[in-house]
Amino acid sequence: MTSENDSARAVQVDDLSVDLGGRLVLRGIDLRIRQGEVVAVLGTNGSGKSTLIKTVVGLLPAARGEVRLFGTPVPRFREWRRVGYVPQRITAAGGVPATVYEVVSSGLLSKRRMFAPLGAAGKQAIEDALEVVDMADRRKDAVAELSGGQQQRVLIARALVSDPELLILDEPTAGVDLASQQIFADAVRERVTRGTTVVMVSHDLGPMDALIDRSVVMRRGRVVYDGPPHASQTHAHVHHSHTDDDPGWLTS
Ligand SMILES: Nc1ncnc2c1ncn2[C@@H]1O[C@H](COP(=O)(O)OP(=O)(O)OP(=O)(O)O)[C@@H](O)[C@H]1O
Repeated sequence: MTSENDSARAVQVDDLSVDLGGRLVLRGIDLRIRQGEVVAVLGTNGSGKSTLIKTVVGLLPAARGEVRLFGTPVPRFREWRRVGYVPQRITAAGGVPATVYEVVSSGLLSKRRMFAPLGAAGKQAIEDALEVVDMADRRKDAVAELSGGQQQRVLIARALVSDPELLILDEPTAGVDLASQQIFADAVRERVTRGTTVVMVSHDLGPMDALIDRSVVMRRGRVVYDGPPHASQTHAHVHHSHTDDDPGWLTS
């Protein structure tokens, strides 16, 4: 199965199905994302975008099929510092009295080395990431005391701090004001020019739109379009009229 090209692919999803609560939420997804690509994952509410993203970062198990990151199956993948992930919401910090600084610094800690001391380079990286999202003056504040958009900016800083090769973003700028979206888009653009791969779920790409070079449109747990971004909406609509095999769940 393994070829010499596998590690050149940042993300490889083969025949992936995911079962949540007895319901097949993803069905037979195939997706290959080369290093350096900037991919938007689009689709209606409930189409499976977050489920796909969570499975790619190892938060949900596959019922069938496989996900590989940089050629390694996710259950065996250990190089999490190569991956920056911004979840849809800050649920990870719920009830935990973490400060802005602590949450951002957690982006530098691999899952295996939670208590490794930070060096000067790490501290500088945290300062830089805080500056990018304009939260440096709030570093000592509890994340729970921030507004939703401010919390999202902290999560963005956490994902950027390790300067990952692969950024996986689930509606990263939902609730974030336009000026901050622009700052974030600029930060991502700068990384893309250095070869960073980006996979981003979004309903409203905003300033990120210009960065996208490929769209993947999901509908009812399947990929219904994968190609150039500007044709994606039309194509998804056309394809929808042919999804007669859908069992009917999720029909609004
Ligand atoms: N824990 C769960 N148990 C059962 N079903 C779930 C669970 N989490 C999500 N689902 C279902 O899986 C489907 C896909 O959800 P998902 O969050 O992946 O959609 P999405 O495309 O990200 O939607 P949105 O645009 O609203 O964020 C939905 O029908 C949802 O109800």
